[in-house]
Amino acid sequence: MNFLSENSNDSLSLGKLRDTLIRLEDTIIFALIERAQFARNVSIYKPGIFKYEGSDDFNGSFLEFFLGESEKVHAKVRRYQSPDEYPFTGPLPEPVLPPLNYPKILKPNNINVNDKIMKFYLENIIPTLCADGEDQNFGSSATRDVACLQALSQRIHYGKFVAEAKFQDQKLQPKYIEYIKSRDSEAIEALLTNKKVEESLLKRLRRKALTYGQDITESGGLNLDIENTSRCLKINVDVVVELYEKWVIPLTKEVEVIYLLERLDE
Ligand SMILES: O=C(O)C(=O)C[C@]1(C(=O)O)C=C[C@@H](O)C=C1
Repeated sequence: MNFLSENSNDSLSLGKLRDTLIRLEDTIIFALIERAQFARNVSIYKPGIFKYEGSDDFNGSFLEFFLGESEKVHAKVRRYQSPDEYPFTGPLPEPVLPPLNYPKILKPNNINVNDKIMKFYLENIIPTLCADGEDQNFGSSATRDVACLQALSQRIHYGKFVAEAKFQDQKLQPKYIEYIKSRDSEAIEALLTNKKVEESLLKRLRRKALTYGQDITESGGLNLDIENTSRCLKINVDVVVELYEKWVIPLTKEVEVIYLLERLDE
């Protein structure tokens, strides 16, 4: 979403926010396809395997090293001043560019669930997405991991904007205020849940993964028959659908609930 456009007040239309979430599905599927071409390469996730010259006091994993260094450069060009970008590491250097004037859409907050994203990505996604073993493509794998993690983080933290849009719905606001005041997270979650949207999303995601995962030739039609196609796909379609069902949607809702619980704070 372009937060700096003239019509940034439109940014809070729920329809437009959902369009952004739909676009991010493509980003996430392509990032996963990129990572899936390399083996699991567990060495990049374990501390103490590599030495980092000039950073002798660093004793994390190769992925943590790579992510930290990438985020330092990105912080310098003010990536994390954008209201939809959240870093995994810190402390980070100050930007070398002057600040941009972003409209204040969200209530100021420090919500950052990247630790949870990192955990499910490493424990539940990588083992099912990639073939077992090591193929020495450590840098390539870590580069793809960073792309996957950043896309997932952006998608899940979009929950803040979705929550703000829902809170601003005048018909629903009194209910939200009542539940926020009584600290009733379950009632807030039930109020913001839209099962139909979730079901359509999962169906669309399966079709997208099936389509983007095929080798498209100059002739011949696309095959949307999962039974016959899944063996030669670049990605396991079930892994993509499960990723959303078990992790992305629940964590987006968690961000929405935490944001709303803080929504009335001074
Ligand atoms: O689109 C919404 O209304 C959202 O809150 C986003 C989202 C999602 O993560 O995709 C989460 C909760 C809703 O039940 C439906 C979808």
